[in-house]
Amino acid sequence: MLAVRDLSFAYTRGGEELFDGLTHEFTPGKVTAVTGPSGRGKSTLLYVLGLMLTPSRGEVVLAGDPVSRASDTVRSRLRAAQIGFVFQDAALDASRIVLDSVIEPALYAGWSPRRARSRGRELLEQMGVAARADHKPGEISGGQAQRVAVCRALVTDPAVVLADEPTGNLDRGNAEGVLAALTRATSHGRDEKGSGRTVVIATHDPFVLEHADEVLAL
Ligand SMILES: Nc1ncnc2c1ncn2[C@@H]1O[C@H](COP(=O)(O)OP(=O)(O)OP(=O)(O)O)[C@@H](O)[C@H]1O
Repeated sequence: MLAVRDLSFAYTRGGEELFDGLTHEFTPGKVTAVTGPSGRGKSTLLYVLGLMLTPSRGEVVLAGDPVSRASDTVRSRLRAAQIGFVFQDAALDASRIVLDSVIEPALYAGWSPRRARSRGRELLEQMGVAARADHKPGEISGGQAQRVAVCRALVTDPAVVLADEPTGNLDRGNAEGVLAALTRATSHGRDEKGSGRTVVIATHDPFVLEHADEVLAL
């Protein structure tokens, strides 16, 4: 379970406060789209949920525990074990081949290279980009790069996936592919109580808003 309680965030002390004491529970097994006007803090909320930024007030609650103010080490560990992140514009490392970018979070989480590579290739296959596994990001299309970024976010089977404008700059066909992969991912680990993975997408894209299970408007 992922939730925020009484959340506010400011980039500078005394600076503009975002979120205004937001309390919200993100439903496991559902895609939640976070929307709102430019500058309202969609990307920032994802970074706070991803434990990369610390709120000025309130808390992020992950699996029942308040985690925003845990030590750097604990937050890094939680991120590696439980959170996958799709950065805006894919943000793949230009110097590495696609497969190496995809498996990096798994290696960081302590998987053996062999297991990580096998899982990475399986995901690239599912996303229709296996043929590009040994190419660098400069040699693949924008739509392929976004699919690769989704593979990277899913590689460790995290309980939570956060995606920042994952369909920005994509044509409809590629946007559909990326959204379908994120939607499919919600069913992962679903038990008899129907929980599943929590997926949160920051987006302006009307197509994503239309197809999300839930919408959180900032
Ligand atoms: N690193 C930073 N330092 C200071 N202020 C920042 C920083 N990053 C973002 N901001 C400010 O915080 C506010 C929220 O930015 P954010 O990128 O989260 O908004 P957004 O809703 O995702 O916007 P957009 O839809 O344009 O991507 C904006 O006013 C922005 O200028």
